[in-house]
Amino acid sequence: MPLNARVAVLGAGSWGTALAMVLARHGVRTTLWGRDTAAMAAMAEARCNARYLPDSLFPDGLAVTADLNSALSDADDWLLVTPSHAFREVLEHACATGHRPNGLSWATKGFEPGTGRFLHEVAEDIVGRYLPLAIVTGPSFAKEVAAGLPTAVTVHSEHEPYADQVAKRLHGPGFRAYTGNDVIGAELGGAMKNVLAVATGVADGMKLGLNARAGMITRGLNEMIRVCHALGGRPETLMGLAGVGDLVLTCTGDLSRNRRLGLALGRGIPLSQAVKEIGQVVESVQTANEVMRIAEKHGLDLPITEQVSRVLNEEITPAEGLKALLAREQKPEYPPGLFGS
Ligand SMILES: NC(=O)C1=CN([C@@H]2O[C@H](COP(=O)(O)OP(=O)(O)OC[C@H]3O[C@@H](n4cnc5c(N)ncnc54)[C@H](OP(=O)(O)O)[C@@H]3O)[C@@H](O)[C@H]2O)C=CC1
Ligand SMILES: O=C(CO)COP(=O)(O)O
Repeated sequence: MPLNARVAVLGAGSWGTALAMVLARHGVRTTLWGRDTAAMAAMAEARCNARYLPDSLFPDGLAVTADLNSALSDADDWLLVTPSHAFREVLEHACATGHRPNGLSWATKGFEPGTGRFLHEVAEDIVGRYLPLAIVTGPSFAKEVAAGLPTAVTVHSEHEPYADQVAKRLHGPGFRAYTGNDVIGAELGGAMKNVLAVATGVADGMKLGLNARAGMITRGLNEMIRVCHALGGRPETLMGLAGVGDLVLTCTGDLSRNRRLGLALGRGIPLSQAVKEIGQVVESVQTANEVMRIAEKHGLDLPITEQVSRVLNEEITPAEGLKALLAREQKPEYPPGLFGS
């Protein structure tokens, strides 16, 4: 796969648009596909995604279309950036065009809703085991990326040359792309941090203080590491951009939709109203249930994730969730054997 490959970015929300802009800024021939014909025509005309990133103009050379077949017809590489609930559907539609890429990457953060399966497993179901797959993840608010502010992400693939190619295309002035080969750890970090951002947002919304915020982030990281260990990912991946980096960004940055959902819930705003006011994808609403599905399967105790899931399912109030967390028994910080000791 040549570095001067043509890339089709599938999903024209805030993150798909921002990544397409990064690629085009770096001279990669890029086509951004979105499902809304009128919105894509307006983007082509205004050279801007007025709904999701109104302050940033498209670089020259970025093509936009609502025609999936034409987006894929000359694309060597596909980068999927839909919400997780649309991942399977969009990838199936893309494959149904009859076109095939040389590699498939995605920047979606979440699991397949209803099954708790990783997106790399869903991708393998659809495209088979032999196409190189990669995940692009890390601390990266679309608005800042579109504005050209410095950002670092990481690209993980079992096929290391592919991770390298995807990263090299994204890498450029102001946008650093590292590589790794721990797909499970990288996917898990990006998905779980959204749930933990809700927990931290709730704590901040309830004005529990800075100690509570730091405690929530750190104990949340501990939950991530325990799930990663159980699933065969590498805990050190979570010490990097895919874990701590994204966790800190999303738990503390008010650009995060997941954090804003938590803030609203902590202030007593009903879930449906909070989600409506955010008006964009809030992955934690589904991801919390999927992490709990994984926890049950592997016999894991994930108290913060569990309380977030119960709040998001409207079984308990944030105050009840907090009470349950604070009533837990005293214990060692790390369960025996987590880091091999
Ligand atoms: N925004 C960010 O800063 C970052 C987001 N991410 C992840 O990227 C993924 C996408 O999020 P983001 O771009 O922010 O979301 P947005 O809410 O900004 O946009 C979602 C986009 O997905 C489209 N979409 C929804 N359902 C479908 C479908 N069935 N078929 C095709 N397109 C569909 C929407 O189309 P329409 O407008 O027509 O509804 C819209 O263009 C999420 O997993 C998120 O966690 C990761 C890193 C950063
Ligand atoms: O994943 C993100 C930043 O890395 C975006 O977070 P939100 O989906 O919470 O806005």
